Amino acid sequence: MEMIESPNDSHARRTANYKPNIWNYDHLQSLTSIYHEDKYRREAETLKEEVRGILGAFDEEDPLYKLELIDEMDRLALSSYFVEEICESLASLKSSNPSAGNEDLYSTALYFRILRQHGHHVSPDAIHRLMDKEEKLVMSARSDGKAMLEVFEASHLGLEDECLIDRAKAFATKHLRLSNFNDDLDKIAKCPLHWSVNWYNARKHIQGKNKSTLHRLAGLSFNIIQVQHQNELKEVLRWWRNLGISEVLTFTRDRVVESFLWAVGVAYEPQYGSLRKWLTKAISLVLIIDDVYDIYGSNHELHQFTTAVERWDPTEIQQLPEAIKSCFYDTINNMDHEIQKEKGCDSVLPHLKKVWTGFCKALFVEAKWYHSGHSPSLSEYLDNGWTSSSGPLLSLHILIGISHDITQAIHVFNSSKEIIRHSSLIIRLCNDQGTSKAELERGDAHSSILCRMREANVTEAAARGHIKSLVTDSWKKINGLFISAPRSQQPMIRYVVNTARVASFIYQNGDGFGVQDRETRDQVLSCLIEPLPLA
Ligand SMILES: CC(C)=CCC/C(C)=C/COP(=O)(O)OP(=O)(O)O
Ligand SMILES: [Mg+2]
Repeated sequence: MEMIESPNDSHARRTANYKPNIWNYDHLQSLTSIYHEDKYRREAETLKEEVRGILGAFDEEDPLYKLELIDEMDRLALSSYFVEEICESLASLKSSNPSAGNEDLYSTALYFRILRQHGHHVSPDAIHRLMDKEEKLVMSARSDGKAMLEVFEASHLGLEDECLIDRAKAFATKHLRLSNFNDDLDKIAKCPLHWSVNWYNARKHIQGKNKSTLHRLAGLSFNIIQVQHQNELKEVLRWWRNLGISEVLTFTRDRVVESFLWAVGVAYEPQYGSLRKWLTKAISLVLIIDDVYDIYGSNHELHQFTTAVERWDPTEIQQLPEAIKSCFYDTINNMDHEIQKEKGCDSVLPHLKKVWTGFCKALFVEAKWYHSGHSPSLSEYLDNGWTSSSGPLLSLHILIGISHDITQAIHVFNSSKEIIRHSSLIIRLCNDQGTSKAELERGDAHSSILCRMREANVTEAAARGHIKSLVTDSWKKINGLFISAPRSQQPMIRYVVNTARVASFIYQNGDGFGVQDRETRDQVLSCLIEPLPLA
């Protein structure tokens, strides 16, 4: 850990040595795309009507076709155009229950996954029955790889009291290895569909396939929405530059493009532009404040800052740089004004204050542990770590951003505490999986991996295995909570859970935020910058 002397006080400041931002903001401001032209929109509208027709046909006679179509729409990031049609199709599929008596493992697993993904409770019994049957078949016969992959995907929709995930995982793994599907297995084991962000994967899924109506629509939709995202990115970049924070606060990260990518992963749909803008600003602040607590501030300064946030009074802060105070309070106050104006509601500041206070208090607990040399147990660490993940704070911004009615947003926020806690836990655990190596080297505050290593006296690899199992446990809880949530709230809750999906993606290969120039860079390019080549 490198130390730098602060000119104004005796506290030796630390630095994380983050690399400078890699994006050329002038270049990003100058991005243009032909897909802003009206003719593409008109073509997309015509194609949507055609697809609506396809979705309306093939009713009960061919449930498998319909399931595959809906699955394809999800993967192509098209389902948001056909919400009502998909909802009706799934309700009628459920009432006709094509799983009963079905002897095909692939379609049974697909039915189970699609219905559960869309919030319906369906039993896993049919999958178990067919797995039993399959196990009895002579093993020399090659297994059906397609069915095994689907069983594997479906298993991620399992609930807490079901042994589906563990059993199906073992079953599919064994059969896929036998069938030389190792590469596919490694890929989906890392990021199964249910844990993935549709928008991040849509491009790859569309590429090379734009022959059918569906794929042509997906390609056009991707490029048209990308133009809108680019315009929003330009706006948040202007805000960020005017804030001028990265020139003044050199200890922190300049990661506004990645923050925007995070917001796009949570909600890509055109109607959620304000959500993306507010969420990007919130994430940018989260990163600055996190660095203030983790590496920059002294214990005394952090105590002052935490109190000042709780009382919402910047004059309480005497020592930290002016820029921290002004960017923090100004950004949040301005956001409150924008929310009031756009949603026609009263100030949401009391709610924003509450989540920011909770976040800062949790960061302060971690800083105190660090400064006092205290080693928390894993459960002590996680009881605090889900809040320090910023998950509750992000969830509030998301719910405010997608709701027309703020009272409803606050109601869902308060009634979804458990699902928010588990999504936040996943963010914390994924962040620790991705960043603990650098943090261990820097001698930073604790991570869940370090806590587990200490507590169970195990190797880093064993601790990582345990943390992975905690991620799976939280997903099982989320699956159960989502299915039992009121149907009217499920669409909103889905966006909250998307935070866990984005975290899985961002941290799957290391610190996707601190380190910009690897997978995250590729994702920024493919999602935000380069249009998809269309024939
Ligand atoms: C970008 C978002 C919203 C990420 C959520 C987790 C988080 C607070 C990361 C801050 O970076 P870090 O890697 O320094 O995390 P920490 O210090 O909390 O381990
Ligand atoms: Mg940190």
